[in-house]
Amino acid sequence: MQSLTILGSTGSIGKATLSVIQQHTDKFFVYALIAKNNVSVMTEQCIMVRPKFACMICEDSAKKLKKNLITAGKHNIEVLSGSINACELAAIDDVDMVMSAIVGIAGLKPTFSALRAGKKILLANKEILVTCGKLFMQESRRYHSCILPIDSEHNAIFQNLPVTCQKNLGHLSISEYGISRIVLTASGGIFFKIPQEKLATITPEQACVHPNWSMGRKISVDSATMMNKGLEYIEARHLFNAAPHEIEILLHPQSIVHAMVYYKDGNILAHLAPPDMTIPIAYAMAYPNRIKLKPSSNISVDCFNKLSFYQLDNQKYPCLQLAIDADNCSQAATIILNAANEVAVEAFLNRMISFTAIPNIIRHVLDKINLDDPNNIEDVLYIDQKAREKAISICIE
Ligand SMILES: NC(=O)C1=CN([C@@H]2O[C@H](COP(=O)(O)OP(=O)(O)OC[C@H]3O[C@@H](n4cnc5c(N)ncnc54)[C@H](OP(=O)(O)O)[C@@H]3O)[C@@H](O)[C@H]2O)C=CC1
Ligand SMILES: CC(=O)[C@@H](O)[C@H](O)COP(=O)(O)O
Ligand SMILES: [Mn+2]
Repeated sequence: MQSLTILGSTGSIGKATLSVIQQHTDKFFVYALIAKNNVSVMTEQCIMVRPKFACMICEDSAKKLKKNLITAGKHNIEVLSGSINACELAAIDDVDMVMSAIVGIAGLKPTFSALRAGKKILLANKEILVTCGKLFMQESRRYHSCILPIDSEHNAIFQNLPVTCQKNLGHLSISEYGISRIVLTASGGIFFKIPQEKLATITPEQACVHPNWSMGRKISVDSATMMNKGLEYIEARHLFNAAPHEIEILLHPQSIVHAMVYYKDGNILAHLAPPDMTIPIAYAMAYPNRIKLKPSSNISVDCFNKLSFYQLDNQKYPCLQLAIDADNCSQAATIILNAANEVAVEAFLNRMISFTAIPNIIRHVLDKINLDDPNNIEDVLYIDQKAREKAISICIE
């Protein structure tokens, strides 16, 4: 039996992880669930999977949860609060695997805590690699922690890598293992369907509906602006130790082919699966074995016939280009990009700014803040804070 801590259990990835666990209770069990303040979902999850610990970042939410669990007769689930406890539950000896599915840079500290305890990390959170990919990959080697990518495209690439590259993720040259390039597919988000001139009036409700995936609000907006693909480009650079010329992005509106790996001998290994996150999650949890999953949907022959691919014009997608430029510039720039994006997306979701203001705010913050690259997590959080302050001041102007 393998035990898990789920960071961000009440979110989209957290729920998908619990669904995989529920299908394999003979193989996996939940040790700890962690979320911020969604007491009702956390209460349901605690009743369903009976973890040893449940931790809410917000203290008031923890009190409410405790009350709910006592009412439900679940006296033996220990309820904790705060981020220090979350970090401890990610590193505790009794835990084998940690699902990193807190959204945004808030996931950084507990995930590093798990990494430094040498856990198997199921890495859904992409903002960690965007803000401190180099540090994260260095520490994974130092603490012998195994990283399994959960992001669908990166999980797909991982599945098509030579085993030696999988076992030394991010530390070998993919070129020396016969790979010429890796291809990330992009659905195209809202840009694909809505004419440029209508983008300014897009509402949060429209932006949060993804054509193929059901996801949390922040990543749904990122996908609509194509910042998601920019973050995924940076994520791939670190995870696979890939040079800029070794990564290509291809538009593929159906989200069935998640990635392709081009080998120098002419072989191209593509990965296909229905757009359902339980699939990469189950793969990563069972790795190097494979487990059975209830099919969410099938890919029909008709569906195969309708797969389409288009070259991408980066200039058309300002957020994607900003991410690539920031990555070319420095690690500090990618921290600033990420912080400004998190603030701008939140402001858009709260109807404070328009959809098309998002890239302008990020560009402005990148232009105004110039800081040295970080040497440690504290530096990363300092740069993040400075960029956040600037972005907030622009959003409330
Ligand atoms: N959804 C998807 O299909 C995919 C997601 N990812 C990545 O996975 C991560 C999670 O995404 P998703 O599940 O969609 O996000 P959701 O918004 O659905 O869930 C976010 C989770 O994080 C928790 N959380 C938010 N802020 C904090 C905080 N400060 N401290 C602790 N917990 C916090 C939330 O708790 P609460 O509910 O209590 O607020 C919730 O459990 C993101 O980084 C995303 O980019 C990657 C690929 C696909
Ligand atoms: C499920 C997943 O991995 C998302 O990151 C997805 O990739 C979003 O798709 P697009 O960003 O291509 O719209
Ligand atoms: Mn993805």
